[in-house]
Amino acid sequence: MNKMVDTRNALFSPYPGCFAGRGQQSLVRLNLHEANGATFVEQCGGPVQLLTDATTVPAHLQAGVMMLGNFDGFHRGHQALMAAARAAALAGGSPIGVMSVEPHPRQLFAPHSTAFRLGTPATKAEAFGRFGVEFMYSPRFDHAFAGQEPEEFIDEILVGGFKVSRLVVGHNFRFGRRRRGDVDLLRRVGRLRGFAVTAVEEVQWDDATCSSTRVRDLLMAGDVEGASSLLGHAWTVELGVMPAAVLRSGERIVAWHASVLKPACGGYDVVIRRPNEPGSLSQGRITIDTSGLVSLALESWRVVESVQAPLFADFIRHCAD
Ligand SMILES: Cc1cc2nc3c(=O)[nH]c(=O)nc-3n(C[C@H](O)[C@H](O)[C@H](O)COP(=O)(O)O)c2cc1C
Ligand SMILES: Nc1ncnc2c1ncn2[C@@H]1O[C@H](COP(=O)(O)OP(=O)(O)O)[C@@H](O)[C@H]1O
Repeated sequence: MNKMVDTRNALFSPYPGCFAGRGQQSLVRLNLHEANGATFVEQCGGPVQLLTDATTVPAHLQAGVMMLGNFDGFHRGHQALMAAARAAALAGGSPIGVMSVEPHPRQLFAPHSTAFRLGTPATKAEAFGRFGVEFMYSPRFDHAFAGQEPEEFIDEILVGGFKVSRLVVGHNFRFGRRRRGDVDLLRRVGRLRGFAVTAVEEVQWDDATCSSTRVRDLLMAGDVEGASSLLGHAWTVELGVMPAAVLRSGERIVAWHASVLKPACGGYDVVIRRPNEPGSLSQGRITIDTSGLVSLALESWRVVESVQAPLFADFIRHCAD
């Protein structure tokens, strides 16, 4: 059964605990936000409804256009899917949704890999909302989910639960047991079950395929501006500030989500803001030392101290000094 959870005060995740997603549903209120140093293709803004249970999909979110994938980082390739979904949804007057499993599949299949994620559920939801997504289906990604036959996933979740009118995927999207599901299979089943499929051609940027892996490589090299360019927006990280953890320099230690990638060591100019709200609270500098400790220096702590929710940091540039 889907329940309502206010995500605005959640630390790192709309889910209570690390991921206790099954059976919860939340509403994330999102507003327009000016990205710093980079422009979004489209900024729509709007509430994003989070669903974790496909058996109780509200009627107004059924018969929608759904994008499938993980969408870590929401880079320009992902945004091309969004553009195709919006065009189809406008033509049919349907809601736009996205399936983005949690945790990221790599966390299930390679649990000991170093932190690699670009986003958390809250930063993903914010990005989706800016681009006009109305609902985010985030089922718990476990072995039972990953091992579903493609037809079973389509019949039970996409058709039975969401009654989708159209799916939007990348041309090489694969899913289901032994990764047998692909665009051809989606189209074949779609003809029988009454949904359409849009397969988006590969999107490139600077003569190479846009991918989350490429964004990660740029961040690990400290190239924040390159990452922003590939993303089409600033890289946003969800932070927890620990008020008691003050360093001698006046900086405060910040909690960094364990699964989120740390960029190259050094200092980064950031803009600190509330999740899902326009405008900055303060300019700041995040430093990542060689031991991985993350600290934050701010122009003004006063405005930040009153914020109960976690903070979002938009990464602007790697500082030379
Ligand atoms: C709907 C759905 C989406 C999936 N998405 C991904 C994904 O984004 N990345 C990934 O590595 N595996 C994903 N998987 C899991 C793989 O398709 C596959 O099921 C998994 O690698 C297990 O493969 P095996 O049967 O060969 O062990 C997804 C599975 C399903 C059912
Ligand atoms: N460069 C791209 N061009 C077109 N579609 C893409 C691109 N990158 C990813 N996609 C599509 O976006 C969806 C989410 O992809 P995902 O696997 O989360 O991306 P990534 O590999 O970048 O982490 C999938 O349907 C995928 O096929």
